[in-house]
Amino acid sequence: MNRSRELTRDEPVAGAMPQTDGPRWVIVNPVSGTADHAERVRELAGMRGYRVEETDHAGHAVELAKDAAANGATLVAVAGGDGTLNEVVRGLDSEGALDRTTLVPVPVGTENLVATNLGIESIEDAFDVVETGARRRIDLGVADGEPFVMSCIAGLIADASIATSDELKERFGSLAFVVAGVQEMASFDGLHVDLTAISDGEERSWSGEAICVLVGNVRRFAREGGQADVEDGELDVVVIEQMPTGDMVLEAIAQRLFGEETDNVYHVRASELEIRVADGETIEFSLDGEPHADSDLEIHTRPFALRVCVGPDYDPSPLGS
Ligand SMILES: Nc1ncnc2c1ncn2[C@@H]1O[C@H](COP(=O)(O)OP(=O)(O)OP(=O)(O)O)[C@@H](O)[C@H]1O
Repeated sequence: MNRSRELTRDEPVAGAMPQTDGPRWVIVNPVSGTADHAERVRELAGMRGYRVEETDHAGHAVELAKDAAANGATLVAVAGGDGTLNEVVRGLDSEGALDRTTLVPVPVGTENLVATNLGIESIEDAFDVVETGARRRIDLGVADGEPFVMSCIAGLIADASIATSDELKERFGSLAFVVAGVQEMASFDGLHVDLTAISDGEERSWSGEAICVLVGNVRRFAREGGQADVEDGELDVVVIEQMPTGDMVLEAIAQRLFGEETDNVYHVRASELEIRVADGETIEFSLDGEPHADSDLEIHTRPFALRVCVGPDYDPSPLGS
């Protein structure tokens, strides 16, 4: 693990932000969410002088983002969900363009966790905050060299889009998919995990059988969930230990995630994280909801690597830090 990496606060995180007066693009995924937003996005974008590009296949937003970078776009709106935003970030990053591009997520996907956590609630909101809202620089997560904005989830519930019932959503909010994933665990053997986390130069280790490891950048998994501090150079890491299966498990996990009890749930903050599994095992993980697999996983933050527009409810220090 590279322990020499340091936070680079190379400019103020708020205040005057450079060049969004260059070309503005909006990249639209027409099939995100309920797939009924493209016309409205085109309408608002047309009124405000954006160049509109639509994806026509999975992965296309990566290519469109590269085109935006090549054409000198200084502002890119992303009309999609978290998966489309991830593709755009990958495309801009591969062109070395993150530092000269400001992003605004236009929430037309299913979950829109990044947009929601940045205080952007609707299509109209997104276009408005470009004109009137604040700009911030937020952290980017990197797992196995690939960027993630929202989260990296390893283990049983790597498929973060797992179907969740309305009842679960009502009871457990944004963590409903965790609980739904746990319902599948009767057929899951768990992973033997050796985890090393570094925070403020201090190293912490955890070893054992785990159901999953949840790593949040803009979202928090422990306690009541919600928006994480996304300007602190750190990730919010929760390991859910393997537990006996049975009806009690759902309740137990919910209580341990939301409540004060910490048995079977290990929580740590980290700027660097290494997850190793037993020889021959593979870790399945998702980055912003998109599936990946590898024999081990190295994760770190790139502090303040993303420039974003934020809504009035965005809180730079949600934990009072
Ligand atoms: N034209 C297209 N046809 C089919 N799939 C597409 C197209 N354009 C993009 N995609 C794929 O759609 C997938 C889902 O997109 P996205 O994440 O934006 O929406 P979502 O899943 O509804 O929202 P969220 O991630 O917020 O839950 C992405 O993996 C993307 O590659």
